[in-house]
Amino acid sequence: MKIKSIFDEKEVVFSLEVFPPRADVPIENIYQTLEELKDIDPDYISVTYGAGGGVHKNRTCELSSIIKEKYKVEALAHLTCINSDQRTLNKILARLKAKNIDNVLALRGDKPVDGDPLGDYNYAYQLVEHIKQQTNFGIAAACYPEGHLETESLDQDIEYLKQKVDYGVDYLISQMFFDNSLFYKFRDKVEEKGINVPIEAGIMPVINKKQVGRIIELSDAYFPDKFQKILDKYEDNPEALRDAGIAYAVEQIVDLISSEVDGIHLYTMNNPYVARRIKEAVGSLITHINGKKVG
Ligand SMILES: NC(=O)C1=CN([C@@H]2O[C@H](COP(=O)(O)OP(=O)(O)OC[C@H]3O[C@@H](n4cnc5c(N)ncnc54)[C@H](O)[C@@H]3O)[C@@H](O)[C@H]2O)C=CC1
Ligand SMILES: Nc1nc(=O)c2c([nH]1)NC[C@@H]1CN(c3ccc(C(=O)N[C@@H](CCC(=O)O)C(=O)O)cc3)CN21
Repeated sequence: MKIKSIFDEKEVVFSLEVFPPRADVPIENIYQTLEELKDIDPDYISVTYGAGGGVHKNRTCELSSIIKEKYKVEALAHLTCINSDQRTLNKILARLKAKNIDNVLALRGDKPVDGDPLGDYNYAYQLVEHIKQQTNFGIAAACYPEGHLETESLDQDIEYLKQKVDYGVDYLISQMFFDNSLFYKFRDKVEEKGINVPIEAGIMPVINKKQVGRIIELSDAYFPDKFQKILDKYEDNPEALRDAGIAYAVEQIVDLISSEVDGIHLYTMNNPYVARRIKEAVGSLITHINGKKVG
């Protein structure tokens, strides 16, 4: 099923993101996590591909297929292009198709940590164009409420976003952010530019200290004072930091759902406990909003 059709049906979509286990551990290691994530009843689960510029790419297809076939949850396979040539990408797309995957998140990808980009594809829009021309996958893409790290300005970034969407993107997933007002400003600007596809808000529950540096590295997201205070106050108490991180994410999501967000995409970091607590806290709001849609 194309994920686009879920957006057509529902006022607010709720999705989860996982990363594949490292290549040197059995794939079955993630089954317990998936079991628990399925119980949360997400609309779909996405699977990262070499997240953060890493090299563990080969299991995205396998894991997406398991999510769909074994757990009966719709799957979205991430695919990055900066580190691949066209032949490799075509092989991956063929494998995804053979595994009955219907949806791809078309990304440029982080610059590789070691080695140079291959150079066939430098931007996500080129991958979107290729997938659109050669296949029948539903296509999602990424967007950046605070502007992408490498962009000179948010306006310029949104120009590029418009170009990318026009090549055939069905819907967008946002980079993580910790200040909803930045997301709302971005949403207004994007609409002004004539970008009409749904935008899911990417929410990262920050539940351990190690994550913080990584998030800054990957996104350079703005940390509001009240968020910074939580990090400073509880950094040495894992349980307190976890609970505060969950509460912060819940507060963001409550506000987003009350502000007509098209969807919530939760970066679970493969932690089903945290995902479940968040879903328990906001599930009735989602049900309420979705119950309202007529026809
Ligand atoms: N591996 C994964 O699973 C995930 C990775 N990401 C990360 O998101 C980041 C970028 O990916 P995308 O958003 O797909 O890239 P993109 O190609 O849309 O944008 C990347 C950069 O290039 C600029 N740009 C875009 N089109 C341009 C053009 N025509 N001319 C000049 N500059 C242009 C953008 O403003 C931006 O700074 C990467 O860091 C990626 O890895 C995000 C989510 C998941
Ligand atoms: N620039 C960028 N690259 C991405 O891959 C990416 C984004 N942004 N934003 C949205 C999600 C969030 N992603 C993330 C975020 C954090 C980690 C991270 O902290 N990874 C740890 C290892 C986690 C573990 O194995 O437990 C790390 O140290 O890299 C990974 C992917 C993937 N996506």
